[in-house]
Amino acid sequence: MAKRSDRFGDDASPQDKKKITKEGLRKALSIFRFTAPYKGTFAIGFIFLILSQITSMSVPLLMGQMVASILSPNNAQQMQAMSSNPMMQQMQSSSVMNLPKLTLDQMTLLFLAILAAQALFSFFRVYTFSRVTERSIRDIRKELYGKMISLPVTFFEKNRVGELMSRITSDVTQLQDILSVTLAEFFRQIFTLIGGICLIIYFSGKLTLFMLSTFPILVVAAFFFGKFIRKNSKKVQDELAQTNVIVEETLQSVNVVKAFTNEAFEVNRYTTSLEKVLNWALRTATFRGSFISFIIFVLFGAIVGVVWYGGHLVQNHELTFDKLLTFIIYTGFIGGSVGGLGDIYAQIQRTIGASERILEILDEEGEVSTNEPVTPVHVKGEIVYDNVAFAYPSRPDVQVLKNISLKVEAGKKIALVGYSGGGKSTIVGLLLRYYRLNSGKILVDGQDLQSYNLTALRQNIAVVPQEVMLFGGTIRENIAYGKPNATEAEIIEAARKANALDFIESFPEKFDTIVGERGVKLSGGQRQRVAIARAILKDPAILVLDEATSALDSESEKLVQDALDKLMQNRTTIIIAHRLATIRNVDTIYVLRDGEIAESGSHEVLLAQEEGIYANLVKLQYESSILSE
Ligand SMILES: Nc1ncnc2c1ncn2[C@@H]1O[C@H](COP(=O)(O)OP(=O)(O)OP(=O)(O)O)[C@@H](O)[C@H]1O
Repeated sequence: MAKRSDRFGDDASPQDKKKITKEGLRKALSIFRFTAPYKGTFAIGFIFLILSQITSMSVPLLMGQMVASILSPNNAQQMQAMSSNPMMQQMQSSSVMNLPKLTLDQMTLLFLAILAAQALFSFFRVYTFSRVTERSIRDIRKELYGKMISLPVTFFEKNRVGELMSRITSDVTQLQDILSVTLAEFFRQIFTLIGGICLIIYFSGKLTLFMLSTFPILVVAAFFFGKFIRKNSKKVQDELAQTNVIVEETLQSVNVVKAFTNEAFEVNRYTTSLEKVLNWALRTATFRGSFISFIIFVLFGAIVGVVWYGGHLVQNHELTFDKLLTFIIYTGFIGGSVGGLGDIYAQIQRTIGASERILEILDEEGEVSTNEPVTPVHVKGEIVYDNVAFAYPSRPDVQVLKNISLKVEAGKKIALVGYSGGGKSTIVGLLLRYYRLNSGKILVDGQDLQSYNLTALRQNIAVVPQEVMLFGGTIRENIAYGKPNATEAEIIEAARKANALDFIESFPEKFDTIVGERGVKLSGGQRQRVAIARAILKDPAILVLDEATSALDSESEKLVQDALDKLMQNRTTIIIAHRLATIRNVDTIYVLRDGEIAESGSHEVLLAQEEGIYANLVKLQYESSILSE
């Protein structure tokens, strides 16, 4: 059984304490390499971003200009009415940025035209950025899944499936946010900030200096709150991943939960886990809330200050009223962008966590490549284990196999028997190169197993497992899993040889019958025959039969055994045997005890050793079968 640990989540937590270093940021941002193929579209999006930004930045100017045109000399009546007002007199000689004077109606039309352009640019900005994002996200998911599926078995023993699921779902979604919204927002805000500051300096250097004096407070606040927000949000994500693990594991094994009537227990376990998420999320919310309210306070405070100071400048005729108005609107823009940048900073911090975790997987070394073609190798099937010793990487101190030496000639059959935990499955796992040997060698056709291309090697081995896993799809698809390009005739022939044709044809939809979670549930014997059909299609030189521990009814048993006999013909076969009656005819039986071969020989030879383990096991099984009859 796979021994799993919580290491994946735990691995991430020490990084919580890590500040955003230049190196960390650079590494995390390398996730943006996924946008590289779309840089052309990105550039177009960027142009639209700049255009839409220029148009929105012109709004305060236009506002000021409109106010100026309301009060301008072009409007004779108003001019008369206002000529007594010194402020207005001052305004008559100047307008915002000394733009050509337009009437109020002209100004309104210009304003509307600019707004229409702004709407158009914004649409294309959002659309082009989304094109880049959605494609990049698809590529990230594709590469992530491709990597996950090609990682060695040992990786899956360390990392829970639920957590890996949340890498490919919620962590990728987090990236989606940053690519689609945050990145564009970041540039927008920077643009607003720089453009806005340049413009207000132009209007009034004194007032700008006054306004900018509030900045250090904002920067310190952003730094302080950002640190806490990052730490807490990563914790929320980690806890959420744990919560998902519970849902996934219990729903997958819902029968076990029900058999133990542990529904309430699981609800409790889930609730406890949810509470943790809630607590961390609320802590994060406190920081985020405080940060935002603080920013708003400082922002409006700054505006009030600007109005106060600017008002004095107007009173002292150092500034015109319309310039003050434009200045104030720009100040609002700048303040908004500073606040926005704070939020973006927190977003980036969260994204760093997510991309670090994604990169962690992408940086793992896969054992096979999913996109390189493999040159097939056809082995004859001679297998030699030469002094093989092995301990699982997760438990290096427990020697599971010690000096295993055995030989199976091509086309011959051997059986591995022995007490549970003796190491039978491990021997087979090593043949499939799920793990690396500690010492000794395994040879196939006289050649070291390591020297084979892994995919080519596994193409020569078929496994009929104890628990047959069917994928949610049709029976046809499930059989064709052994040879994805199989023809219809080949599939039918494989089903026939596997004694599966009759039961398949008894379903109204025949080969199109959906099996698995959302379809027909096949019996144990039927599932095994589907697995045998898969193996027949694969047509390997080497066959591994992991015999089902649970006995089938005698009719089903006969059909399965008959199908297996056909499957085994002319193939090197290793049978992990639990029911000894089925292995009488194999060439050699190896009896394993504590990771060593304790006995070996044919059924007759081993049976003749009265005190032998095999003879004892046969006796025990015989007695229990008599008892159960
Ligand atoms: N992935 C693993 N990581 C660590 N230890 C493992 C792993 N798989 C199996 N083991 C340990 O290795 C030993 C041999 O297990 P193995 O599954 O090979 O025995 P087996 O003879 O096939 O047992 P059974 O008949 O019950 O299937 C056991 O002690 C088991 O706990």
